[in-house]
Amino acid sequence: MKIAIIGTGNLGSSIAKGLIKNKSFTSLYLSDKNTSAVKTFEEEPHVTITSDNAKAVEASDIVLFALQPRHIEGVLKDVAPLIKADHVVLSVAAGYEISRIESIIGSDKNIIRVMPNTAISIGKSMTCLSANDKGQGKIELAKNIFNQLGTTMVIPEEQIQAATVICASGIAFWMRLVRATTQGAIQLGFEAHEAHDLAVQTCFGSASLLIESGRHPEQEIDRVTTPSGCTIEGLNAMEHQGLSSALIQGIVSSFEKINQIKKN
Ligand SMILES: NC(=O)C1=CN([C@@H]2O[C@H](COP(=O)(O)OP(=O)(O)OC[C@H]3O[C@@H](n4cnc5c(N)ncnc54)[C@H](OP(=O)(O)O)[C@@H]3O)[C@@H](O)[C@H]2O)C=CC1
Ligand SMILES: O=C(O)[C@@H]1CCC=N1
Repeated sequence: MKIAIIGTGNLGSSIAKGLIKNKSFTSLYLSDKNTSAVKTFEEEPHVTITSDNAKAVEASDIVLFALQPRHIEGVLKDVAPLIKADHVVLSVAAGYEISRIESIIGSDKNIIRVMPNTAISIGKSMTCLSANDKGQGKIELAKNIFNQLGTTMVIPEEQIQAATVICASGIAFWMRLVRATTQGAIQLGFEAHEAHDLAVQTCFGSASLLIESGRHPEQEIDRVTTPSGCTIEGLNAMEHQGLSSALIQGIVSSFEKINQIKKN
């Protein structure tokens, strides 16, 4: 596969890391105005670092646009004449609908919205996918790429906005929970690095329990909360402070912010 990533910032460079780790390409072009984030990859076999988006598009079959929503339109317009019917165009831009991409490059092109997260750099992304009509024939190709970098779910485009919040922004939400646990551990007397290690491994164990057991979180909670014990005391104190409600409100606020991004 000949892949180009246009925009190698936070997410583009994370995807590049994941692809390079998996060696899942015959050619990988990494294009950015400022290529400093991917300089480390320039010695990698079959990887080309460039600031020439057109060159990256012409040399590739699969073009992934990892640009901010405010930048993607200009770049799409610049390279539109170079995008052929056989190209697979992938976009990760939050709030930037397929219809807007089609209005620039045409609805006769293979277009797939991809919503991964930064865990893609270590092959642990939850990636949601949604294609236009023409792109339906390439959804298995996209699944094959991103299933090597985590797990995938094909959803209607109407749900990509929610997936952005749960899966992409979700990394930051879970990191904040880990940080808060670390702060609590420090307050209870652990050194910062010890607190971090305790919080991270417990978080990893919790997620692994759910993935491997298939059980519901509350089933796992019931296995921890000894009657009149410390766990239920802590959980109820958190809920009295609005823990679950605060998380849900944050998720909804993040979703609503994308509506504003869409208008830009
Ligand atoms: N970060 C995340 O976890 C996720 C991000 N997304 C989406 O991915 C997209 C990128 O986000 P993120 O990686 O965080 O943003 P970044 O700003 O970190 O990366 C975007 C990159 O695009 C570069 N760029 C800007 N204009 C051009 C151009 N004309 N040609 C080539 N490169 C250009 C930027 O360079 P410069 O800095 O010089 O402007 C920057 O390096 C966004 O649309 C976001 O909504 C989706 C899921 C998760
Ligand atoms: O915060 C953002 O807007 C982007 C989309 C999801 C993660 N980062």
